[in-house]
Formats: sequence, C-alpha cells, structure tokens
Amino acid sequence: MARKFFVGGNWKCNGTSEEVKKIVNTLNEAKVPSQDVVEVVLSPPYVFLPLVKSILRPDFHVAAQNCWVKKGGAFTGEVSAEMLVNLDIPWVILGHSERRALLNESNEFVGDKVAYALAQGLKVIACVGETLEQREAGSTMDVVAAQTKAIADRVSNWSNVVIAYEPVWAIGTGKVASPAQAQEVHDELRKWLAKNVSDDVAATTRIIYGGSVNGGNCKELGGQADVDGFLVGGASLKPEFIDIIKAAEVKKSA
Ligand SMILES: O=C[C@H](O)COP(=O)(O)O
Repeated sequence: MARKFFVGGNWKCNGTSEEVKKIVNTLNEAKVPSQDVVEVVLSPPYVFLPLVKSILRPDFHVAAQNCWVKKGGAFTGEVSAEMLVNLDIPWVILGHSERRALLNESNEFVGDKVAYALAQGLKVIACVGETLEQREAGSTMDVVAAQTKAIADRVSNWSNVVIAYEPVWAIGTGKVASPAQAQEVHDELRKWLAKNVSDDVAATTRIIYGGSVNGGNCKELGGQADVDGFLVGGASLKPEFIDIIKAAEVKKSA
C-alpha cells in the first residue's frame, strides 16, 4: 500500500487572529494536489483551533500541538484528548522536541501521551529526533530508536500514527538535513520498525521530515524514498507552504 504524502504545518506559538485568517485565506485559494495525493494538516495554537477549523477548506485538516497524558480533571492549563475529540479536532502533535527540551517531557511520558490520545480516537504526529551533540557523538539512531521504542512499548495499532523525524539541530536554524542525511535516518527507522514492530507497520507508517523545510529544499527532500512528507514550522506561516504541499507531486511522478 502506497504511503500518502503528508504535509503538516506547525504554527507553534505564533499568530494573531488577523494573521491566522490571512494565512487560512491564502491556503484556501491555493491550487494544490488533491487529497488522494497529499494529506494536509495545520496546527495552530490551541486558542485558534476552532477559528481555523471553521474557515479552513474541507480538504485540509487541523491538529492540536499537544494534549494531556490522561483523562482531564484537576490539571490547570492542560487540554485533554477528550476535549479535542469533542471539538472534532482529528490530529495532535506529541513529543515535539521543544516540549521534550523545555518542558522535560521524557520518552516514557511522550509514549504514554501517544497511547492515551490514540485510545481516545485521535490521530498522532509523534516527533523524534537527536540533538547536535548526540549526532556528533554518533548516537543518532540510538536516540531515535529509544524515543520510538517508548511509543512501540505502549501502542499496538499504528494505523493512526505518523512519525516526524526532526533533528533538533535543524529546527528553526536554517540548517536543513541534507536529503541523504534525512533518508539515512528514515531508512534506519523503517528498519527498526520492521524488526521491532512488524513488516506491515514498517511498510505503511509514514515517516515525515521536519527541520528548516522550505519552498526551495522540499522537492529534493520529498524525493527521497523513505521521506513521506514534512512537518513544517516557520515556512508554514508563509505562502511558500503551498509550494511545500505541491512537493507531493514528486512522489506521484516517481
Ligand atoms: O514542527 C516543526 C519543526 O519544529 C520544524 O520547524 P522549522 O521548519 O521552523 O525548522
């Protein structure tokens, strides 16, 4: 089964309601490949999710940038998976490196979150990736495998999981991984899934790349055999996000 190209736009903690409307209007007017070719998911900050969902074209979908690890209750400041389901928000990003680093989210905590969100019926973009120090120490695959194992230990059905490989050193830095560097880790990660989960999960799970993706580098990155799309930060706030969505065509013609 072919893996449908996936393009996520992670707006992080950016935007005003006016800016959000402007970005959505630009995307709504864009001519992009059909939903049969590319799945597009936008992830605005929580407070803008209902607004974005209400004005966004129907072939694009929305994601939250996080959710709580278990059922809601006395957890001030958190938003539960149940609330996202209640508002018909289909996707959630979990384990982003900014949360792992700044909010001390451990592999196990992220694994628990992924399992809980999936059990509530959400689809999950699960982020993994190494720091520069870890890459230079030659431990990229150990780090990525440990992050993925914490998910695999808790999840049996992978059909609603997309893995985002995001080398921390490439996020927001303009230092994009080379297509060969991205392909190498995606290939290793797919082999890890084959060995530790199943051949079927390895063959069908989308592994997308994130880290300084832009309109100029997206085609070459997207052309790599095991790169099934992108999780885009900065460039998802700009009109060039449309070019990144169109990079899905490289797979169609491959
Ligand atoms: O979730 C997205 C990633 O953190 C990539 O961000 P960036 O495209 O701004 O480097």
